[in-house]
This record gives sequence, C-alpha cells and structure tokens, in this order.
Amino acid sequence: MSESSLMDISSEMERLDADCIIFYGSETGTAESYATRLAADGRGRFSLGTVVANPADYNFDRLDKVASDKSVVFVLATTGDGEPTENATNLFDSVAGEAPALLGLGSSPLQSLQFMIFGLGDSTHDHYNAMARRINHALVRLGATRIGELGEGDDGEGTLQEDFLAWKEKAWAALEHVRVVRRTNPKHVYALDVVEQPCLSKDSSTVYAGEHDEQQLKGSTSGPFDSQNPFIAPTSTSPAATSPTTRATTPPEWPRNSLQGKVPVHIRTSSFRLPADPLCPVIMVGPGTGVAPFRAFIRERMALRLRGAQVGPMMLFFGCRRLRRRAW
Ligand SMILES: Cc1cc2nc3c(=O)[nH]c(=O)nc-3n(C[C@H](O)[C@H](O)[C@H](O)COP(=O)(O)O)c2cc1C
Repeated sequence: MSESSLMDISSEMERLDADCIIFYGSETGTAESYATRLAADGRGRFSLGTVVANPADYNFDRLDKVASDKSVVFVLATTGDGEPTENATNLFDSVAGEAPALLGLGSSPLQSLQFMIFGLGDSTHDHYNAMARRINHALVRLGATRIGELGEGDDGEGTLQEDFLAWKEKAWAALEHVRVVRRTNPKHVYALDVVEQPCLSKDSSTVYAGEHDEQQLKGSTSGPFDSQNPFIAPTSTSPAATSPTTRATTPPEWPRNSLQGKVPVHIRTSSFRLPADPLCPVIMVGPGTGVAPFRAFIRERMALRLRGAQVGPMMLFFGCRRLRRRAW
C-alpha cells in the first residue's frame, strides 16, 4: 500500500466510533487471533467500541492525533532475528525507526497517547520479544503512557496462551483505573444449580476435573472467583458418554467461596466436532491443553462402542516441550 493510501488512525477511530483500536503484528496468525479475542473481550466485558486493525493499512506518523480518551493496543509477534512481522514494518519504522517523523513534532509528541502492549515471542531466540520491547520503549520515549504491564508471551516455554490471559486481566484492571469503563455482564453465562453430593470425592470415577491450565497448576490463580475472574477449567464433554445431569462436574479445587446455590458457567461453544460418520478413522494431534477435545472424542467413541456400535480407529499424538509439563 502506498503511503498516501494509508489510513489516518484518529479519523478512522472517529468514523468507526471506536474507543480502542487493537493493532496486530502477525506472521502466522496467532497475534491476529489474540487481537480478535481481546476486542471481543473489551466489547463483552466493558461495552468498549473495539476495532481490530492491520497496521499495514495505517499511517503511524500521526499517532499524536489520537484523542486522549481513546486507547491504542498493540499485539505484536517478533519474527526473523528479532524483526517486525511483514505487516508491522511501517509501524516499526514510524515509531522505532532511525528517524521517526513523530520526533519532528517536538520532544514528547505522544504525551496524550495511552497504549497497551502484548508481545508474542519465543525465549529460545536471541532477541526475545524484541518487537514488543522496542515498540514499547520507543512509544514511552515519545511521551506515550503505557496502561498496565508490557506483556510477554513465550511460545518457547509453551505458555503463550497463559501469558496472554494473565496479561489481559491485569491490563483490563489497569484500564479501569485510568478510564471510566463499566463492566457489563458477560453474555452466555448460565447460572447452574449446585447439587452437593458428599458421597463423591475427587477420585470417584464419575468426577471429571477438567484440564487445568498452567496457572492453576502453579496455584497462581486466586479467588474470589466470579464471572469477571473466572476459574477456568478447559474441558470438553461427550454427549454420548455423559448424561445431561452429570455432564458438568467441578474440579476438586473449585473455589467453594463462590458457590451460593448457583454457579455461573460461561460456555464457549465450538464447531470442532468428530466426523459425523463414526466409522471414519481419526488422527488427532493435540499438544498442551489442545488435547482436551480429543479426550472427549475418544470417550464419545468408547461410549458408542460399549453400546455395540462399530467405530473407526483413532490415533492420538500428544506433545509438550518438556516432560515436567506433561500434566496429563
Ligand atoms: C521464523 C521465525 C522467527 C522467529 N523469531 C523470533 C525472534 O527473533 N524472537 C522471538 O521472541 N520470537 C521469535 N519467533 C517466535 C514468534 O514470535 C512466535 O511463535 C509468535 O507466537 C508467532 O506469532 P504469529 O503467529 O502471530 O506470527 C519466531 C518465529 C518464527 C516462525
């Protein structure tokens, strides 16, 4: 795109009535999907007008024009040898290049800009998260104020997802301190009745504890848990293997302080399903928590088999970077 056809950020935010623009620098799509999730989160939780934007389409030389009641978010992967992704090169040149045009506007041209930033990187590379670090440094040098921490997700340690989720919560909390944002009740939250069954323990064969994520295994999530600070138990259920009344079981460490007869459950629907034909052979590759739906697939076919149905062969490949991370 030629320089003249690049869009002006502040006019575009005005046109779209956006409170928050989220730029992603992405080579293989992860940063883009995180930006999209962040935008949905901001809309759902705070009714923020969020827009996801490709930096390749925008002119960053006039970042100073962004109004002080707006927020700019950067979700940036590092590629090459500590380089910006292809779609973020103009962002990099305008903000962190050798002679940013913005510097021609004075010593602190971005003093009214407030930004949030999360980097995606891999600590096995020499220039870990170089893109987010350099953009963060350059923006602060140009006078901008960061909201929350500089988030760093580590693909090398396999904690990208957990790092992102942890950063996101802190970043939203920081935004609440500097902006008048009101939390809204998230959609798709169901209040399920809690039925105490003292005869059950965590070792009972009918109790399924879900897949714990990295933070829960480390014990770094803490209550009180509610819809704004959810206790996440990534899990997947098989309709053939479970009855409607016992389908959801709480993990043994479920925070009992939040159970007052009802438990709010946010169900994220997915279109990820077994093939309709039960005879179809299935090869499943599920590293990390990605193995959760496959466990349900296997239980589904086991249940069908126990009922006398013919089912196709299944192969599951589970991978993780280190033996000690093998949670299951
Ligand atoms: C070819 C290549 C080069 C990379 N170089 C770096 C690097 O220098 N520093 C770093 O922290 N991460 C590096 N990474 C890791 C990526 O930033 C990380 O995997 C990120 O999640 C990719 O996000 P994306 O899917 O949005 O492109 C590299 C990844 C690839 C594939």
